[in-house]
Amino acid sequence: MPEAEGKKTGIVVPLGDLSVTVKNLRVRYKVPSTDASAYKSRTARLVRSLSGHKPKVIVNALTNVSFDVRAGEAVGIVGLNGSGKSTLLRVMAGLETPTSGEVKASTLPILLGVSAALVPNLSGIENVRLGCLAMGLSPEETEKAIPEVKDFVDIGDAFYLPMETYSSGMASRLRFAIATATKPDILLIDEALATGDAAFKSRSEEKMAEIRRNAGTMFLVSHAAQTIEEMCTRAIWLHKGKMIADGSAYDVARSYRKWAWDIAKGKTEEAAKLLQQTISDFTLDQLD
Ligand SMILES: Nc1ncnc2c1ncn2[C@@H]1O[C@H](COP(=O)(O)OP(=O)(O)OP(=O)(O)O)[C@@H](O)[C@H]1O
Repeated sequence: MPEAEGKKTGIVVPLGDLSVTVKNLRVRYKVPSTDASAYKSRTARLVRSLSGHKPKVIVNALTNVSFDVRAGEAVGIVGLNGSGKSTLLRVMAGLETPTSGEVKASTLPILLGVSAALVPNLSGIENVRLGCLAMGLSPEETEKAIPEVKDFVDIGDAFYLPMETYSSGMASRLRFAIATATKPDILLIDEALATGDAAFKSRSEEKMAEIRRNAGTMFLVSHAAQTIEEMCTRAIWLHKGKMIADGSAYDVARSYRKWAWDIAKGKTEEAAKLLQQTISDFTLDQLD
């Protein structure tokens, strides 16, 4: 698997009233490509076709991303597929090393993602135990947390069955319950609510509100602009790895939804205008 280039940053430091600060973050990957035109010369292309060697190309996943977040903020992150949203969360959780720039957080951010590592042949309750221990709870705290997690997951006897028998919605309930069992101060959520049903969605929204009431900070990646509008106070729009908007969740989500809608409907000129306007408003804000 291709690796991001760069050095590991120390993440947890005292930050006063900030809970996360991200400065000039850059992540780029070197990946093998099967696109022959990635080789500049004809000779190189010929050698490649004879040797089967693949050229490496650079993918800029994040470029110069900077922002500060205060305790109690709920920050939505929007952007098309491949715009850098998951990369940003992984770097903030300390799971990936940036090429340059830094992330600092007042406590270790906990990442809740659709692909969070659960062990398929262990039961729900065993995964909860493992997850809680991995996130730093003591064995006693873990046992104490289990009844609340079981109630929250609300999947009946399936809690004692192997995870590999779970539907994607059931697995997503379990992941959410594990990540919130430790009552993290900083919770990063990557599209994890997408597979839950309406009843679970409303319970998880209540749980996130509780985290924020306790001055916790939340980041939520979602393609649904409405979810961002309903659940966040602020939103960041990433486009091709660059930040192009940072403002109230209402304003950013509305612009993003309109732009995505224009693109889907083939209104390319209107979409380009809106994008240009968004970028120039953001650039002016940065200069203030
Ligand atoms: N491990 C990796 N190796 C190489 N390239 C990667 C890797 N992870 C991500 N990328 C590339 O970085 C860019 C950003 O990817 P990322 O997953 O952060 O986007 P995203 O906005 O979360 O997308 P989606 O909405 O589809 O989940 C993409 O071009 C992707 O191909």
